[in-house]
Amino acid sequence: MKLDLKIQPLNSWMKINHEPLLIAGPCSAETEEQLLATAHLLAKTGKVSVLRAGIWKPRTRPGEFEGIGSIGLEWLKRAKAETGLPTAVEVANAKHVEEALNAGVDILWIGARSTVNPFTVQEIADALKGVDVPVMVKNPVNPDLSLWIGALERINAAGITKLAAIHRGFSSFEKSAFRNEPHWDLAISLKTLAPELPMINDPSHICGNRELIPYIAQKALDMDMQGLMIESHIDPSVAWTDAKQQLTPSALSELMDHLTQRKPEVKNAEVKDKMAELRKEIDKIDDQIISKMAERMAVVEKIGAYKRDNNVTILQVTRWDEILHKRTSYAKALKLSTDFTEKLLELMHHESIRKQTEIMNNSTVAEA
Ligand SMILES: C=C(O[C@@H]1C=C(C(=O)O)C=C[C@H]1O)C(=O)O
Repeated sequence: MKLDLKIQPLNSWMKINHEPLLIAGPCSAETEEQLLATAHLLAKTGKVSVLRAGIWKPRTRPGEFEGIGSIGLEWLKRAKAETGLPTAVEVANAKHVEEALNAGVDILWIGARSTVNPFTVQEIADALKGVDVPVMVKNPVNPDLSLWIGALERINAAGITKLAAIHRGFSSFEKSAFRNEPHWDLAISLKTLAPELPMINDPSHICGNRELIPYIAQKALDMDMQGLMIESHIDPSVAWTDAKQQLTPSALSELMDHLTQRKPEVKNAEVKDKMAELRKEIDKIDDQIISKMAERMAVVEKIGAYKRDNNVTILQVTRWDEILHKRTSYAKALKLSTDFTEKLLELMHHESIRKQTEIMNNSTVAEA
């Protein structure tokens, strides 16, 4: 099922100066000098299409720098006038929306800590009614696709059709190399449900450190995302927020030079033919997998009926353990990853148990 969003194509409302689309700027506007100097260097690279800056910063704990506030909007106005770059800021309530719009900010975005709260998103949506401004919605802090979709729907229902999603990664209890787990599966699900919705990747917040940014930025482009939002500061070592993940404008420019932009559509006829041939092979194998799965489930149904008629439990841990071991070592020998095999088997086991539960609860005696 597809989402029912009314969306204008990205290139109808965003002037893209250089491919891929790059939204860049400091995590926080700190001083007028810092913002203007960064903006000028970014504009000079010729690779930036939008200048971003945090004006109001949602911080985890009190006592940290919470953003420069409204005065920063004046600096942004000046940066825009001097560089010609449109501007983008995060808004977290109706007052932010009003102030940002009054200051002529071109694009608003909703942060992860706001997307998580439908009350906040609705307050922002209500403040946007009757306004024609592009809005980008970051994924919620926690890996919950429905919250992300819900926020996009609320903003869209307020009449905002210049809409985009921002993939900035998700909090996790697990120790990880990333500040926020990418969970590409969730971003891919959203792209599948709303193919017309532009998606921007935010490697800065996924990585939390400069070193990982090139890997995530390239992966985002390979996942057919429409652009990147990357934090850039004239001198990251003295940044008031997110010092470890910001890049200097020249490091950012170099990063962009090293990214490979790939297109989803294939133009070369020979490549197209070869891909069609391989896809035919994949189609055939997929049909075989599905029909084998159906065969397996038919046997599972028979076992289920025997268990019901002979009072045997559905779950058989020893048998399942044996299957897990045998299949994963066989799969490993065939160069399949253990993680993939375990997930596949787990899914199959759940379905097998669901089928047998259905049969267990059905009083009809099994056919011989
Ligand atoms: C099919 C059975 O029931 C359950 C499902 C299994 C399966 O799908 O292979 C294995 C063990 C049981 O937990 C069985 O007991 O063999």
